[in-house]
Amino acid sequence: MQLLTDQILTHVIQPRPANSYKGTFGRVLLVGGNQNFGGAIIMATMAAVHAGAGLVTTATDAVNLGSLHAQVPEAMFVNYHDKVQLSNLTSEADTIVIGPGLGDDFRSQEVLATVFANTQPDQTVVIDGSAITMMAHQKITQPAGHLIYTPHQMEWQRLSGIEIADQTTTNNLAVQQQLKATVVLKKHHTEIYEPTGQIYQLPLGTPAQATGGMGDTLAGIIGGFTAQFSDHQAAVLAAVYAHSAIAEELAETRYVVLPHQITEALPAFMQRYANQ
Ligand SMILES: NC(=O)C1=CN([C@@H]2O[C@H](COP(=O)(O)OP(=O)(O)OC[C@H]3O[C@@H](n4cnc5c(N)ncnc54)[C@H](OP(=O)(O)O)[C@@H]3O)[C@@H](O)[C@H]2O)[C@@H](O)CC1
Ligand SMILES: Nc1ncnc2c1ncn2[C@@H]1O[C@H](COP(=O)(O)OP(=O)(O)O)[C@@H](O)[C@H]1O
Ligand SMILES: [Mg+2]
Repeated sequence: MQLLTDQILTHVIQPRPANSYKGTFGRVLLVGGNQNFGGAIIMATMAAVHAGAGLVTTATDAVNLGSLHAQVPEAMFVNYHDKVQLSNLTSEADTIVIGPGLGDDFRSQEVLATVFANTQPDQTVVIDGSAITMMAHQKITQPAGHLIYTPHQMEWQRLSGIEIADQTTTNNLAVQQQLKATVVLKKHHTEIYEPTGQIYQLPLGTPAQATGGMGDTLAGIIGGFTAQFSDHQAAVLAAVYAHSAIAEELAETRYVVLPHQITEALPAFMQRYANQ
């Protein structure tokens, strides 16, 4: 197991080429936010936009449209119950983030099925929150794409069948290798299992982060980083590192760090590493 350092940031975050446009930095589609959990997909969307994704679209319940655009007008919107539009947008994205606040009722299951039927082998698919829970409970087959699961420990228990107390690196690696996916196992000192079998550990993170929406925000940052940086595996590691490094900096003067505060600090934090 290898400890992550801030070298991952200098490796991944580069100055932007002058001759570029929004298409250079990738298209992200975020899918989630039912009638109760709109905040989750809004936080993920804000994170993807601030992380630098070129074009961001949010597929969510129509009830969330006003709040979404009030918080993040840079994002486009689609009603995720419109199967034709959702199918088309899914196949056109570079990175899809599915799960924050999606819920697990039959309508959420329909949305998941539409997205999973349309992902492409060359896309990055970040599977978070409710999407992991539904896959585990409904025994849903994995979609096409480079898959990145971002479970907390209970979501990993549901997906892997490994009880939290038994989530050792050896046990986790065995299941993750069968999934042939990247697994970001979120906890104090998050572990990242790569398809190669390499395991990384984040030496950062603070209990000031223990607040709802913190993982939704990480999913959005991973979405923004994988869409714009060509080394996708390194981009995941850099996203995980940046999320908690910013939280630790904010926690020096704050008892609690809110997810949107990390998001707001992200562009300035990235700029510090872009020219190193
Ligand atoms: N503002 C919004 O819209 C927000 C919307 N959200 C959305 O809600 C959806 C459901 O996600 P979820 O994580 O809240 O619920 P779920 O998957 O049932 O897991 C909780 C269960 O697992 C247990 N548990 C054990 N270990 C744990 C661990 N390390 N970390 C966490 N839990 C742990 C825990 O045990 P307990 O605390 O009860 O002892 C409890 O029994 C999802 O789509 C998410 O995106 C949230 O992001 C909040 C903000
Ligand atoms: N005590 C802690 N130390 C370090 N990181 C934490 C701590 N508590 C929570 N986090 C981080 O906060 C995030 C929580 O993710 P998750 O449970 O999915 O949140 P949500 O679904 O509410 O957005 C993870 O990145 C986790 O590592
Ligand atoms: Mg979560």
